[in-house]
Amino acid sequence: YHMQVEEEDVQALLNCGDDHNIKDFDSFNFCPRTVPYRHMPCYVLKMFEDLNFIKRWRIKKNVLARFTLYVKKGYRDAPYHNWMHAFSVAHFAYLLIKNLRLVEEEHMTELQAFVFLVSCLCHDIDHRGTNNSFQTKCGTVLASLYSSEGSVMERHHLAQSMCILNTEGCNIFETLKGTLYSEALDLLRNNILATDLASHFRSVDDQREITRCYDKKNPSHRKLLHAMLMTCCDLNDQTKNWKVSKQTAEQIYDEFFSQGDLEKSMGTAPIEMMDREKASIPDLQVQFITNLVLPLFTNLAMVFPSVKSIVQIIERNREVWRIATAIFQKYSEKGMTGMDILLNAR
Ligand SMILES: Cc1nc2ccc(C(=O)N[C@]34C[C@H]5C[C@H](C[C@H](C5)C3)C4)cc2n2c(-c3ccccc3Cl)nnc12
Ligand SMILES: [Mg+2]
Ligand SMILES: [Zn+2]
Repeated sequence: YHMQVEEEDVQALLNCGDDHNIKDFDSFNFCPRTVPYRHMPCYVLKMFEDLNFIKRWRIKKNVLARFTLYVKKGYRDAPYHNWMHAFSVAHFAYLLIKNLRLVEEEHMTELQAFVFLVSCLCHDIDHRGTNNSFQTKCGTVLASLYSSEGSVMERHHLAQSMCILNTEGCNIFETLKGTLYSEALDLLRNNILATDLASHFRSVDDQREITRCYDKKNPSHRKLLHAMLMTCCDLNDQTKNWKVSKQTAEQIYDEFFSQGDLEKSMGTAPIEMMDREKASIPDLQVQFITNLVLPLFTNLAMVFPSVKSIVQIIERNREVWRIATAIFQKYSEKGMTGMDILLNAR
């Protein structure tokens, strides 16, 4: 098994030129999922260019192009955890670095910002559309490899990322000398492992603690903030308009319900969130936004006041899900889903 990227694809990507200049690409209102699928690799290069990473780290463009195509190829065609998700997560990291001025305000070193963007691109490589509990419950190969340390999928995404960095002509960290190289790999590891929501939940109390009186010189504050930023990028769909939020929910529950079906076929009962007979998507969305998304972005807004406008968008989306819940309950006995009615009404 070895995934190949054709050299002519690398050349085509190198010549993708800048005839794509989407307006507002660097605004929080921009939805990366509106970028045409075939142009996404070109926009990855554009983000590295725009953040001046290519010059600063003397990255060879053909290496960055080949790396990007291998990462894209490393993603499977899952309903949600696919290349488009990776691209949208990386785009949000680009927005944070640029709009929150993370390097200028000394929240990140230039190296941490560079690895932050790379980590987002790679953070879900080779995801199979099933979560950590499924790996352990069903004793998959990945569980046998990583379940003793936890974060099974995230350790696999990291291993796949290292494989690509070790592939001929793909090592975008090759120009990092001495300790910078090992520091980059440590950052990549911490960032990808931070995207396990279970570890996010474990550190929520500490996150609330540090964001009350944030000290950007304190290494443990910085490490926690970087972990929060990885989770914010992973949840970036919740910061966009209602249509994106609804489309994302459909993709995620498509994956969750397929996992639930798989678990039922293996004789185990799935949790309610993954059982298509029991789950109410609007209810679960309101809970997810209330218990995870809003607290996270509210804490972030304590450190970056400009994030308050994003918190308002998330709150507005939650209101729409609340209305959907009411309609969903009213019409669900008629076999019509409330969300379709809601969208027709809007
Ligand atoms: C909209 C939306 N809803 C989501 C609802 C639920 C969960 C979820 O994994 N819940 C938990 C709930 C407890 C404690 C842990 C471990 C398990 C048991 C499962 C987490 C994720 C959701 N999610 C994500 C997302 C973010 C990071 C990784 C994977 C995913 Cl899918 N991105 N968007 C969404
Ligand atoms: Mg993940
Ligand atoms: Zn993800």
